[in-house]
Amino acid sequence: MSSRARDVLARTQEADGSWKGDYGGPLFLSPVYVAGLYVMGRIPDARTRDGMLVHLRGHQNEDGGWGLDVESPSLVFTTVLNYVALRLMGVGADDPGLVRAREWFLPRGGPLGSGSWGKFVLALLGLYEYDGLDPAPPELWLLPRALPFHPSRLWCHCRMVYLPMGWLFGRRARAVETPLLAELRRELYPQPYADVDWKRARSRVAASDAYTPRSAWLRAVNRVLGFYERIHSKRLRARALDESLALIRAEDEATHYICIGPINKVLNTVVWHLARPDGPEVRAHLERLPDYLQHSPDGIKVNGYNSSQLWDTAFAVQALVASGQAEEARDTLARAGRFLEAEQVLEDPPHAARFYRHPSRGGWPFSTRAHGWPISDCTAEALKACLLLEPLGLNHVPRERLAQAVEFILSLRNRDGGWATYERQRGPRWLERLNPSDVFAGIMVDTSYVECTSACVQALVAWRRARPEASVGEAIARGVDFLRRTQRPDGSWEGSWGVCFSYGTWFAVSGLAAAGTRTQDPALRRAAAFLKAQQREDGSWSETVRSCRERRWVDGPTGHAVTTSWALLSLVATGDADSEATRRGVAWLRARQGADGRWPQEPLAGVFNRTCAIHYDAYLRIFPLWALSLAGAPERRGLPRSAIGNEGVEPCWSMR
Ligand SMILES: CC(C)=CCC[C@@H](C)[C@H]1CC[C@@]2(C)[C@@H]3CC[C@H]4C(C)(C)[C@@H](O)CC[C@@]45C[C@@]35CC[C@]12C
Repeated sequence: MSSRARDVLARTQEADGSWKGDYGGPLFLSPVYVAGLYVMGRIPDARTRDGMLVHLRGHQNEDGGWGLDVESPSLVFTTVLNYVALRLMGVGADDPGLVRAREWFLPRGGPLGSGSWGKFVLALLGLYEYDGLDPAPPELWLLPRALPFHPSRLWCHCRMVYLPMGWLFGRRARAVETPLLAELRRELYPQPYADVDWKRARSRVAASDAYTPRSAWLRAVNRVLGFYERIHSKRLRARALDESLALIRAEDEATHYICIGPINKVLNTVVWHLARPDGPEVRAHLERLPDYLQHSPDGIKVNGYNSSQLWDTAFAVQALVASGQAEEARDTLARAGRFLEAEQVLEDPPHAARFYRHPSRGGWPFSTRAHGWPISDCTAEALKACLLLEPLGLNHVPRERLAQAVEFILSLRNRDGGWATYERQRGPRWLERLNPSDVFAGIMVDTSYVECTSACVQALVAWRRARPEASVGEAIARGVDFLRRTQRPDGSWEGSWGVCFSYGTWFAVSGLAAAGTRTQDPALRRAAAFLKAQQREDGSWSETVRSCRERRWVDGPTGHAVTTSWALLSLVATGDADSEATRRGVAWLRARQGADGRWPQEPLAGVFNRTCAIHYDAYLRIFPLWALSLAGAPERRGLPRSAIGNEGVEPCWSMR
């Protein structure tokens, strides 16, 4: 069983030692890409266009709209943007799919009902007026850095999207008019374009798009900014645009023009197209645009990142080592070890403090070194993987660089004892009330997450085991404390980057167990009871992205191999490996495996900002193997879990 799963994993490894696959799912990325190209007077090449058409047509919902992701109900934001993208790629307005789309979005106000990012992209295309946008003045970057709402305090993904948006807003950037754009202005709105009340349009959002309601605070801020916009000084605006451009340049250079994500990648490219048409920056950007394109059986799409390679590779190593077949997988592990070595970030971003960057030396990113933005938990999982490879003689990362990774992790500790994603928490939690996105939650502040905290705790425990002289005890203890504090009364933990309570709980109990928490500990007992209560009749577990949106466990219609694996790995960590629940879960997982060693495709297991699902291509090859290795093979677990003592003692389920 697990040897077939191991072979599948080995066979799907890339030549560079990584696992690389589809990181699609969101349906707002491709249309932003197409729109950005159009603003620059370009369209995708014929092959990309055809692939994108397949993808977008294939994911139109029954009702005629498009969801935030390939599984979500329709939103105006994504429906209007995908409609426009199809039109810009040559599909006629009389196309039956587009007729159905109009029937869906026109009664909802067309662009007027869209979440704010959709309105912004349409404004760039000249399909919406800037007067209908809430202001995003670039002058905010000139405010004193110490202010709690200075943009540098925003979560890096959010600030990197609003940075070029501010520049484009400040310039009222708009595509050159074409006959097609004039047609679109007639198609998109239920009323004549000239009759739209743009001031009123600012605050209008269709119910489908209003996940995060606009708070009274946000409305007040928008009024103040609106007033400023009317009286702003041209000189100050010019300074603010210069400052924004300097920050954009710093982001581009630090990421080798990949950028932190696909949205700021496109927006930064458009900025340079307007700031220095045909300049070297535009060329450098265009060269790296394909990094985001994914060719998959369901067409061509824009990935959510420039890949999830590092993350998947770190997990694949851990699963293979846990399988007890490290010798059989030696070549695979050796290649993976070399990939981990090659992708560690070895330098800080140039002038890090000037450009509001946290030092990055020693960290690992989610994708590749060139991306340049290391993350706490990616560093932790990569470090864990390297330390597992060490006794096998397959770790290629020198000692001092492993120590730098630990330094990087320690440098990211938050005051609450936990870890956030890319940076220490910079802004107060109340900034979240100013979230203007409508469709996402939790985008404003990088706060501590259970996943990041657990991964860092586990890595520090592994580090101390390998280097007993390391002084990381306090960080571990405070991390454990954070994990304990964030357990919900029902015994679960809410995940933020995977679906959802099964994911969060797996991380939390793994962190607690790694730190030596006894199996009788009430936190672990409550977690086990929670998971057992969610198990289905057939022995599986199933959880859908609605769990994240509704913040309560929501089952899917059938069991999921990935959810079941997280639940089983959790039960091993809580000391329930020999329970009836584990036995039934293992039986279900085994029965579900195909003759080819794979598990059938299932709903998306990744998520971000509580609303948008995202596909982790390798999870179905990694987690069932890992879970069967630990939960399905008692001899792999070593000592009975109850024999484990307190913090710092090697937990029985960690494999050498
Ligand atoms: C700015 C917005 C709202 C949209 C753009 C999408 C990005 C925010 C997200 C797309 C990929 C994410 C989810 C990215 C992926 C890896 C995770 C993680 C698994 C390492 C996690 O543990 C920590 C957070 C992640 C970095 C992620 C953040 C959000 C995305 C970039």
